[in-house]
Amino acid sequence: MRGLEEPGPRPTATPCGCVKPALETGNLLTEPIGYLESCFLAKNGTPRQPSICSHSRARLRIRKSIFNNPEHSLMGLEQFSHVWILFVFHKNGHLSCKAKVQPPRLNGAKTGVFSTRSPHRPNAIGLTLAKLESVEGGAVYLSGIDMIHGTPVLDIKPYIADYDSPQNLMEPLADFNLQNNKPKPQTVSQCEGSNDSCDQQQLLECSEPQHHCGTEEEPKYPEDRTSEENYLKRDNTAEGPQTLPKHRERATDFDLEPTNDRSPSVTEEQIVLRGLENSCPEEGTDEGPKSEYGAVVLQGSSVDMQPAPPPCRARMADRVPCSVVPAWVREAPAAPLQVRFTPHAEKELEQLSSGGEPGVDQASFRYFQSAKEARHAIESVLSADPRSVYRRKLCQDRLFYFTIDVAHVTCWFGDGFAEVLKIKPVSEPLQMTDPAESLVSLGS
Ligand SMILES: C[S@@+](CC[C@H](N)C(=O)[O-])C[C@H]1O[C@@H](n2cnc3c(N)ncnc32)[C@H](O)[C@@H]1O
Repeated sequence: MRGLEEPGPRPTATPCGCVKPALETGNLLTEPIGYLESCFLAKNGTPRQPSICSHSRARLRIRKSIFNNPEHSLMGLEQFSHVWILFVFHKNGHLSCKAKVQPPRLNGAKTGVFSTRSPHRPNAIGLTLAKLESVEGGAVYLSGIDMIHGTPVLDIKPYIADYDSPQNLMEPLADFNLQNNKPKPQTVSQCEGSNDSCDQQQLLECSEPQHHCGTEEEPKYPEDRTSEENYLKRDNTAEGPQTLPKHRERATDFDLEPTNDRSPSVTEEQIVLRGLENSCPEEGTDEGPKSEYGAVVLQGSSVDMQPAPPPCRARMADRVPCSVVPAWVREAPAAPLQVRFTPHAEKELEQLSSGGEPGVDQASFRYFQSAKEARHAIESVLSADPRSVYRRKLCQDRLFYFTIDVAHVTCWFGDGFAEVLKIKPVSEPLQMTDPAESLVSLGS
């Protein structure tokens, strides 16, 4: 390929040297469809992936400057259980030009930015799969999010397992089995386990193949919807609307797991399919992997190593409806932390949920419905250890602060645990207005 000109039209430059926005060159001038109202006020303490905290909530109102009738643009969306949210990492500080990054899961080791979900990427665009709680007028209500308050949202797309999850691409497998004269594998039900079984797993591992579960996605009942006054507080979350599919696939359900003798210095990626006699056939043979469905874990990955293509990745991708991820994605740098609250913090949380005054039966949370739900969200955030690798290694003894809904949480980390010391109301109420209209900057 070297020596060939890059395809595509040349970007046109303005006299000042800036590149003119133009669809054909891909130089888009984006206009957010809305600004997210999120229970996470700042980056600190915001989950690294949406699956970490299923109780996290947000609302996105489509701006009238995009569509005169925002509700028209959301027509039909209520029939989906999950949506992709494309957004701008607007609090990155600057655009990043680093080709290698250090994702927390690699504990300081580097890998190519495009092999990660790092916020620091050339176009600072994020992609989150969120649960769609409801559509109300020109607004969508989401849960299971990892975006901060004020995040500019560029687009919403429905999550369609049939298109978006390799597990659901049935055709190639059928071909493969025809060629090999093998019976079509059973469609294993992956319906065991609760929604929460996905917590702290990458969403890559958690698709919702409706036909596997025999659960068609159904529109939510209109009566589930809340009024504007009820705002984001909804009584579904873990218990959720009964109409939505609750079950997810997990790689481990497929009896696939990495071996223990993994080392980052492994130079050859191995595909480990436990229980399969011949996980990776010789090149040139017609013998395919005997896996049914599931994710394949590649050992070794490409962390600061010469890229070594897995011996049969292409063939597997062609033939087996599975996804392939390097082992480091699945391996947390540390085990989930135990989370505890001091009696003082427990009391403060109760007070906060009752409007600050003991005995007053009115929740003061904007996003959570009860102290229990807020507590669950705090536990999920802390259990996944939200500290940066730097903080974890060098500032172990420092207090850690984060804000969730209207709670400002102070905690510290010990060996294998996090302890919540204080929970105070946030001093400034969350701005709920469109920053473009109010010219108020949101978030931190
Ligand atoms: C690792 S990114 C993953 C986001 C998305 N799921 C993705 O894969 O593109 C999530 C982290 O981005 C940070 N973040 C969230 N919203 C942000 C924003 N608007 N600007 C900058 N950073 C943000 C938070 O620290 C959060 O923990």
